[in-house]
Amino acid sequence: MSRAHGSWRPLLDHLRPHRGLLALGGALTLAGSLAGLAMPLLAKTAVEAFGAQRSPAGPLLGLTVVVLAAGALAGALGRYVLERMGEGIVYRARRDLVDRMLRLPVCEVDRLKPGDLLSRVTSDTTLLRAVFTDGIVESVTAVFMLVGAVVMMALMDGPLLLVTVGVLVLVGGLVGLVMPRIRRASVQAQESVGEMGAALDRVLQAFRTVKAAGAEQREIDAVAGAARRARDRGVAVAWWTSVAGTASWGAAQLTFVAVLGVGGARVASGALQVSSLVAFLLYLFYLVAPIAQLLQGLTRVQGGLAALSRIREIEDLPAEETSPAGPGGTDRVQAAPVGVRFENVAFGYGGGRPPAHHEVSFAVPAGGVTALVGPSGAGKSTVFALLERFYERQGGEISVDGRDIRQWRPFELRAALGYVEQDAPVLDGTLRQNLVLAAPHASDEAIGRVLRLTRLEELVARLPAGLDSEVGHRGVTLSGGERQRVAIARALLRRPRLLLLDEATSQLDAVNELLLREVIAEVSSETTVLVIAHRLSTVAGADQIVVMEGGRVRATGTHADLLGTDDLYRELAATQFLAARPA
Ligand SMILES: Nc1ncnc2c1ncn2[C@@H]1O[C@H](COP(=O)(O)OP(=O)(O)OP(=O)(O)O)[C@@H](O)[C@H]1O
Repeated sequence: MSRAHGSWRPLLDHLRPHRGLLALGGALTLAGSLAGLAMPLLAKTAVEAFGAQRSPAGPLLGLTVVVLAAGALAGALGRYVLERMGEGIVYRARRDLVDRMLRLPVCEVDRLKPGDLLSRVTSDTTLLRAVFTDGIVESVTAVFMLVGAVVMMALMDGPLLLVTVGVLVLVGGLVGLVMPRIRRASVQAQESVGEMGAALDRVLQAFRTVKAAGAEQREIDAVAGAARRARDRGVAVAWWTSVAGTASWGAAQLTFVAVLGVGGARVASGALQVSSLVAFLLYLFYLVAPIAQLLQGLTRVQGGLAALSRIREIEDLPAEETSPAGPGGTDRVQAAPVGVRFENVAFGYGGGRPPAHHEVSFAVPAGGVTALVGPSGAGKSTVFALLERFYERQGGEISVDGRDIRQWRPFELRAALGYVEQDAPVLDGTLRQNLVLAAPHASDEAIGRVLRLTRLEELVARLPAGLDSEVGHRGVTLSGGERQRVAIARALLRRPRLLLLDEATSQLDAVNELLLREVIAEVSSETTVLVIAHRLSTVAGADQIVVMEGGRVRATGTHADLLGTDDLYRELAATQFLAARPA
């Protein structure tokens, strides 16, 4: 689980930028609470006055009212300042967490579940606020109240104080025992909330499939199971909190009885005045509230520390260097196409899986179209993942434009490459927002050019609001072929020196297939195209074909060469590729 257990340092890190507000809010809250301590003093004076058969002095009453009113005002202001600080802490934690998440390397994010990540940004950061507003401040105020009450009690009567302190020590020991249990249960509760997010995300990502499979009830049960675990851990927190609360309340009542007994005897023997005993008992009552407040504050801190440990797990992951000035403009002059070379590249995804690449060697010349073909699982997409440096090769050499890939800074490398994934993700938003994702400052001419290149002009003309039409979540309003061409247009807008195109495996209709072939042919005149080809029509037009199987390169050549020399290729060609058998 987490290394933050028992460590307060991360909390202090979050607090540091807000220490001015914390000091102000803390001081105001404290002033508000301490003003309450004036009440028993007033009671003492009043009882003494009654004893002397006179009424308490008016000025004293007036002063007490003023002190209490000022205290109430200070308390309210303090609360506001602290809540404000809490919001500031949550904002900063969320911003930093999102910043870190988006800079994580792909290999890290592949391990994590999006729903769980989401719950860390939303739910865990919210718990963090409670640590500072209710947790730390309430605890510190409670400690001051406790100390204040104890000092006042010491002034009243030493022996009675001893009785009280004895009980306080007992309560302290008990709280010390219970807190780690509350922390553990809080961590588990937050983990379950994360699991719930992950389970829900799983369903929402494949909503149609879940519906079509009639699997709604099973998925509901899975999400509800995680919710149930969160509830159970929450109940455990409530149990331990109420154990501590009840025990400390009982201890306070016991002390009250003991003080009444011992104090009564001391009053009878003349060692103590009745007024002092009354004030002492009132202070004793004052102790109950801060003890409960301290308990609640410490419980909040436990929950916050649990949340913080989950936030730190992400913050501790390595971050990638991203482009300092964001994605570059796109009206930049087209840089020359680049070539790529793989030499004896070895790579495995780890986790006990067999290597995905064994001594993979091939060269892609600058310009033109090179097609990667091979059965499913042959390692074709892995070539792209290594070229984009989503993962690092483990052996051999990869060079881009004659330079070792490790000498390229990742953002520099990615700026030179255009990457179109197989399922051509289209993001929620307008068509224009999707196109300019990698090139936010693209001019209308540049957008028009890629629309023409990718044969999307007709689509744009058909859409109700043209480029500013919403494409829906994951681009549901577009067809598969349109999504693919939007993804290609997006990649081209950045004027890549090498276009990595993972062709859709889904069947495209004849028109879309023809369009795609035309697009690839035209694009290859201005950049290198490396395409993972799943259809014969794409392969037939390629300048070079690399045949992969089982993580190795089997053969390289043109369509005509390979038909004559490679059995696997001939077999793939005979089945038009789409029905390729697994590796
Ligand atoms: N992120 C990943 N984590 C673990 N293993 C992976 C990952 N991606 C791919 N693999 C495994 O690596 C091997 C090569 O996969 P790769 O995606 O490169 O094949 P492919 O030739 O592109 O297949 P397809 O044509 O079906 O997309 C496969 O055995 C696959 O299961």
